[in-house]
Amino acid sequence: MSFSPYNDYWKELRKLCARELFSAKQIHSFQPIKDEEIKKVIAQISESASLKNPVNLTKTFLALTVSVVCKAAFGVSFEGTVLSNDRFNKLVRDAFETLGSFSATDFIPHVGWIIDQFTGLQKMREKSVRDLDAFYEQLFDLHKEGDRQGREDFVDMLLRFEKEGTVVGTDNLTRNHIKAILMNILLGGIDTSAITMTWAMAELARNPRVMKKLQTEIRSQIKNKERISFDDTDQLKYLKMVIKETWRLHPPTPLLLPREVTSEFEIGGYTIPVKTRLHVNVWAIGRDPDTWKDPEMFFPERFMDNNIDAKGQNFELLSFGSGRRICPGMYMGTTMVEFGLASLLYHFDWELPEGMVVEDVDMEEAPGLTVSKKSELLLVPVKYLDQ
Ligand code: HEM
Repeated sequence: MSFSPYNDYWKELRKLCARELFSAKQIHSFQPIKDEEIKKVIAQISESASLKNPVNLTKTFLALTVSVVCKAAFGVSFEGTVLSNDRFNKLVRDAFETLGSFSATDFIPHVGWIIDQFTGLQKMREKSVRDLDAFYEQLFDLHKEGDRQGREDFVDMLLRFEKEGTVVGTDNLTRNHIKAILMNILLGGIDTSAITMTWAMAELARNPRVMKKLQTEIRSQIKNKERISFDDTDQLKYLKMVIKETWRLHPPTPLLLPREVTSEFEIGGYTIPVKTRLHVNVWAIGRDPDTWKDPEMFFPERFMDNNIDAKGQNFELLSFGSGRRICPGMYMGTTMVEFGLASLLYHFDWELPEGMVVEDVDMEEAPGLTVSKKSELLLVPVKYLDQ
């Protein structure tokens, strides 16, 4: 994937987004959106439970994160518009497939573009960018002055900055910059949380002991409360371990974002020249037997007696990356995943579809910039009656 240099302009933009979208205060203010969206999800799952029908959790988690991120970040709901959830999901999927796939242009100077033309990648990318552009334009139309009431959302704010000629770093904020910011949020924010929740549920389905222990923790914390709050999820220590263990084995972005070497250095006897493109293999680090005991085993208790977390300081667990490009949506993503999993595990027990045994849960990965579970996860919900 082509990437832009990380200059002062982007540094300032990151700061702006961190303040206006990713701060703990902002994220807590999105809680009513999450409550509303999870309510709909639970109602849908309850219906499946009463019919003993399996639920497609891959789709459920994606729809949940699409709704929450779009309402929180873009201030719009896509239901009932031309950008209905299904079309929107396809848009994001296509963008990931084409923008995240191997590009000869990036690796073979001067002639790589010919290969990309030949394989059709260039055409697919152009289509993806056109579709995304149409989406942003529609988003701007929905934000036209006077059309909307209520508080200023993130898109309103960016459009206001553009209009006021606000300078970020050294340049004015332009419409193209706004589109780039929205693209980052769209591609960085939606898939990653949904992928984490899907892998977590797949691992729980394969590990009934862990599922039971986790549900006992969640149910004794939530009891009969109508809503699951931040304070509740904050108390769920075992849930946090389950999520870390999921990220260790299934980091949603296994090679992080590419880096470019700015000054020559040596590592393991190799000299790495300037301008080399580097990928950090977080997936391999998470399964390294020199670091982790029984690395292939899903065992959340391994995090019980240590302070390893995924905030970029412990290099054994780099699911959000590290350094200057570390994921700015880390808190938003973590709270989303905690809330989604706690809600579904509180309200329902989960069984394998008839005829399936634990060994049948397919854990094959789909290749891409983000790595999701290849086959969709189907589990049968059973309503938890003690509520
Ligand atoms: C479980 C959830 C998430 C995971 C595992 C995750 C993971 C990552 C990773 C690994 C990177 C690259 C970091 C690096 O190379 O050092 C990244 C970047 C990024 N993430 Fe996340 N992310 C998550 C949620 C979110 C959310 C909710 C948002 C926003 C709504 C978001 C927005 C971004 C953006 C904008 C970048 C690019 C930052 C830059 O270019 O400097 N992420 N994320």
